[in-house]
Formats: sequence, C-alpha cells, structure tokens
Amino acid sequence: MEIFTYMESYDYEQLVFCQDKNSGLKAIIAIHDTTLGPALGGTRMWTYDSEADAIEDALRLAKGMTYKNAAAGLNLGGGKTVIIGDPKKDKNPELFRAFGRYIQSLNGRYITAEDVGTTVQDMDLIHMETDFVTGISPEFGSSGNPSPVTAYGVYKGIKAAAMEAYGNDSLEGKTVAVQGVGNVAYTMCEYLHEEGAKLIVTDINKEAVQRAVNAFGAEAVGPDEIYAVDCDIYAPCALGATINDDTIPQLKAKVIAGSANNQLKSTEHGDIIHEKGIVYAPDYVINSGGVINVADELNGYNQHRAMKKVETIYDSLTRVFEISRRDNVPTYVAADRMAEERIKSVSTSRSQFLLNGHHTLSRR
Ligand SMILES: NC(=O)c1ccc[n+]([C@@H]2O[C@H](COP(=O)([O-])OP(=O)(O)OC[C@H]3O[C@@H](n4cnc5c(N)ncnc54)[C@H](O)[C@@H]3O)[C@@H](O)[C@H]2O)c1
Ligand SMILES: CC(C)C[C@H](N)C(=O)O
Repeated sequence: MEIFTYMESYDYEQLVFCQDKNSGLKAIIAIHDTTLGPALGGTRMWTYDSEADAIEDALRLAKGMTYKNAAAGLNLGGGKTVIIGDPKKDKNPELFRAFGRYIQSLNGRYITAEDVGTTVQDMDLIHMETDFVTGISPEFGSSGNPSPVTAYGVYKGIKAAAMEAYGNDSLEGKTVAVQGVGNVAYTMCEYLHEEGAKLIVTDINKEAVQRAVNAFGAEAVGPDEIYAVDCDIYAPCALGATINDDTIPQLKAKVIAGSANNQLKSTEHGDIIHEKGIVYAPDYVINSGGVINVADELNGYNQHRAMKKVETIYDSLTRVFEISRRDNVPTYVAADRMAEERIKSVSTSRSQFLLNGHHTLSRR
C-alpha cells in the first residue's frame, strides 16, 4: 500500500503509529479532517491479518467519522484508532495507559471513545493519562457506555425510514429482521418490541439469540437465513458489508436501517438498492447516537440534552431522503452531500477570515 497516495486520495491530515514494547501496544491513530473541530472517533481493538489491513481500517473508519460528525451537526472532525490485538487476550492496563499518553501528545487534535473491542473500563485507563477521552465511567460525570444511546438513535432512524417507505412511522405490526443482537441491537429491540413490532433475529452467538427470544418473543433464524425472511425492515446490526451482490437479490424488506458501520460492500450496492426502490438509511447518519452522546461530554455531560440531540437523527434522515428525491440520487450520496456541504461552508469561512488560528487583522 502506498500510504501517502492513499492519504492524498481522500485528503487525510495525519497518521500516527504508536508502539510500546513493555505493554505490547501497537496502535494507529488516523486523523482524517479537522475542519469542523478536533477529530473525535472511537478506538477499535481487533486481530488484523496484516499491518496494511490495520492501516486501511483506521483510515477508512476515520473518514467515516468525519462524515458522521458533520452529518450529526457536531463541531468535530473525524478520526479513529485501531489497536492491533485480540481484545479477549491482549489487553492490560499498561497498554491503555501507554495509548493514553500518545493521545495526550496530540494535544487535543484527537479525542477517543469506545468502538468494537473496547469498553468503558478501557476508557477509564486512558483517562489516567489524558483528558482527551470520552465514554468514561459516569462516576467522572461522564456518559458511560454509548451503545444504549446509539440504539435509541437507530430506533428513531428506523421510524424515519418507515415514514419514507410507508407514509407512516408507526412500527406496530411491522416485522423487523435483526442481524446481530449485541450491545446496540438488544436495546434497539426493546424499543421496537415496546412499540409492537414483530422481531426476527439472528446472531452467531446462540446465547444472544436466546436472550432476544426470551425477552421479546422473537423468532430465531440461522445467520445465512436472515436476508431472505419475510419482513418490512432489515436491520443490519453486526459487522459491515452485508449489503452485497449475494444478499441484495434475497432481500424482501422495503427498508434497510440498522446500526452497523459500513453496511454497503461498495457504493455500487447503494445504487442497486436505490434502483430497486428500497429505502436505505445511510449507516453513519442512523448510528450517530453514540458519538452525539459522548460529544456532549465536551460541554459537561447532560443526559437530557444529549438524548434530545439524538432524537434529531429522525430529522437528519428525513433531510437525507428529501435530498435523495430532490436530486434523484441514492440516499448514501445524499448523506455525503449533506455532510460535505457543512464542511465546505466552514472551510470557506475559515480560509476567508483566519490564518494559522489568528484573525488576519491581528497581523497588521
Ligand atoms: N456501540 C455503539 O455505540 C456503536 C455506535 C455506532 C456504530 N456501531 C456499530 O454497530 C454494530 C454493532 O455494535 P455493538 O456495539 O452492538 O457490537 P456487539 O459486538 O455488541 O454486537 C454485534 C453482534 O453481532 C454478532 N455477529 C457478528 N457477526 C455476525 C454474523 N455474521 N451474523 C450474525 N451476527 C453476527 C455478534 O455475535 C454480536 O452479538 C457494529 O457494526 C458497530 O460498529 C456501534
Ligand atoms: C465515538 C464513538 C462512540 C464512535 C462509535 N464507535 C461509532 O462508530 O460511531
């Protein structure tokens, strides 16, 4: 991989390699764009097949956070970290503290939080070395685990997508096929069940499936069967790229709306589902509840204010659907336009009035 060529292609600002032999830390912090503010994005811990895969994941996820934060109306840029390692075996307190010192060295250009493979306890360890971390324990006046709030935002987003597809946002009597009933999706299922939706669930973890069957009377199907079930809404809540050449022909749902990041295997798949008339809620818009919640900590966390802001995911998606209809483009393109317009408007005013952080007039 030609790293500078890759960085240039999407105009990445910075890539930081962090190594600490004592603790075994091998981390990559990618900062994509700080036009709107400091880069905020989670830390993923994962066993990558190669260093190139880890670098690519960090870069791809960091760019996703730029768009997610911009579309959510946050004054924050996009960044992400990947730690190379097995979250079940390779964690130790020194590793997260060493990582915290690297974050501190960036002096606020990057702020972290949870992502796949990391927990509130890990954030607390990072917090021993730096204040540039969110999603730490509520004892510190912080917001804690972002997953339940992400779930609330996804639930609101499913309602917005149902409104677009069915002209009514009630989910009573609607059948939702949920792929992956982990941290986010379990809470999302609680909201759906409460509203009277029928749930069909799958997971590679049998206990997770059983929990949903017991709690919500959900119907369980095998991991490969979820795409073809008779349902109104398909909610991908496991890993990415599940909307692809194999799955699209099987889908019966009129709506795709779930929490997973990077749901489209490629943009071409976003075009295909658009042509088929499926309403797709772009992933980074519908799953922005977690980042909206942790970002509120930067103002002194207020749960009521954070939840009110998370509710605006409904309006953001409604706007995306409007742009999609107005410009006759797929919804993933409409979401990108919404985010890019926001970044462009700020970068224009910055280049007009500011130079190196100082008003140009102060240089006279
Ligand atoms: N946690 C958050 O606040 C948050 C915020 C934004 C986006 N997301 C995204 O939402 C998704 C879920 O996050 P989470 O925190 O709930 O993770 P999680 O690990 O708690 O849940 C994921 C679930 O998916 C299951 N799974 C994995 N592969 C599967 C497969 N092939 N078929 C069926 N099930 C499978 C896992 O067993 C697990 O139960 C991820 O893509 C994550 O990046 C999470
Ligand atoms: C900042 C975090 C809460 C980000 C979250 N992991 C996401 O992908 O949106």
